[in-house]
Amino acid sequence: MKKHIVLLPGDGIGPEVTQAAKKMLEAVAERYQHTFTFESQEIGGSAIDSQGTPLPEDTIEACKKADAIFLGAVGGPKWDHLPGHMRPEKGLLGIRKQMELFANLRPVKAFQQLLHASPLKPEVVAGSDLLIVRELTGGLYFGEPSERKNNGTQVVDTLAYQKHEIERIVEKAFESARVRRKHLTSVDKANVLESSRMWREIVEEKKHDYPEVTVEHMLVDAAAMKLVTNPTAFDVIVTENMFGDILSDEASVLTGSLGMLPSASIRTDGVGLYEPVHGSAPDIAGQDKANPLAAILSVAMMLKHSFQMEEEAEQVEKAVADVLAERFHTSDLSISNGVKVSGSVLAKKVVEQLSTSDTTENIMRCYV
Ligand SMILES: NC(=O)c1ccc[n+]([C@@H]2O[C@H](COP(=O)([O-])OP(=O)(O)OC[C@H]3O[C@@H](n4cnc5c(N)ncnc54)[C@H](O)[C@@H]3O)[C@@H](O)[C@H]2O)c1
Ligand SMILES: CC(C)[C@H](C(=O)O)[C@@H](O)C(=O)O
Repeated sequence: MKKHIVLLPGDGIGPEVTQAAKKMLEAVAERYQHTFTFESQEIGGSAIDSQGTPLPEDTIEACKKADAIFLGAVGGPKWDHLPGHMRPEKGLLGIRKQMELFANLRPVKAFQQLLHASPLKPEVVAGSDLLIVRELTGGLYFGEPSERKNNGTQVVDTLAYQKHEIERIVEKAFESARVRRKHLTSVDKANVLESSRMWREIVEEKKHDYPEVTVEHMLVDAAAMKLVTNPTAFDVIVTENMFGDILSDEASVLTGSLGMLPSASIRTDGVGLYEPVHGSAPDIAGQDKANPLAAILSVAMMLKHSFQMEEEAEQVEKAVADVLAERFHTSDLSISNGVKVSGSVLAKKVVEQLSTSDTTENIMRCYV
């Protein structure tokens, strides 16, 4: 199969993890006789530095023509003084919006090998396997007005949703729940926010189309608590943009590190942008310490969701599990008697594992 992939390395550790993702895609292409072509484009702070904008037109055009997009990370202290519309993060928000990538899938699975890497008790983490379906192109991050007023004495951000925007993400979440363990938790703040009350009504309407899925509503504050005290109670979580942003970083604790969490930002036709959940990690950028596994697992999501390459995706996940089973890890993960290596060495080991592994082994043993 021929596929054209646009790479958006971005800032901080973004280029380091994008390099790992590219090497994995090249290894998949070689092993399975696909032809993947690559094109790099600028986004975020690096684009501000070279082109004066966080989202250049060339980047948008290239992304619109691509079969899939991979993004490393954007942002960093160098650009923190810039006004809101000029910040690196605007580049990421902008490309998600331009491409209408309204559904952000964030799977949170605890690898067996990392049960003790989480600061939570192993018996709490064991069996965690949930999917956060985050609305990605509406809500507070896009609402207008968003400004300071009255000589800087007042500030306003706007949380706005069109009904169809809530309907499509809720449908996506039901579809996901239907092929998983058939339980959907809709997370909101309906005791306070009008937008949440409308969200809840739409979930109640839609549930009649999915009678096999059980539905519960949970307030976001309670959900934050339950995620770390009883994570196995969740299957699919659907929630609005900002709640999903915050809850997914929290949920990464179950996996041992934020550097383990992949994501897919997609729309209904399968076009997608694949991005690790973590940011540009300025504290470790340029030191070859970045955990590449979130990026590599995001490649697995690209293979599955945009290219329908199920076997290839499973083998990438298996290669990650096998390398963790050999106790190799980066410094963000703590594994007893582990072998701490740099980000590039860990990526190389996973790529080699993919290239040489026995594809007939059952991959379901990978996860807790
Ligand atoms: N998708 C994105 O591009 C994205 C996501 C989140 C934050 N950001 C941006 O990143 C910048 C830094 O934000 P932050 O520090 O709050 O969040 P962050 O995710 O960059 O880092 C949080 C902590 O996790 C660690 N970490 C993150 N990824 C890691 C990895 N792969 N391996 C090992 N450790 C890892 C970091 O070292 C840091 O201690 C900000 O400018 C923010 O806006 C971008
Ligand atoms: C950098 C920022 C715009 C982004 C978001 O909030 O969506 C990030 O936090 C994420 O989770 O991908």
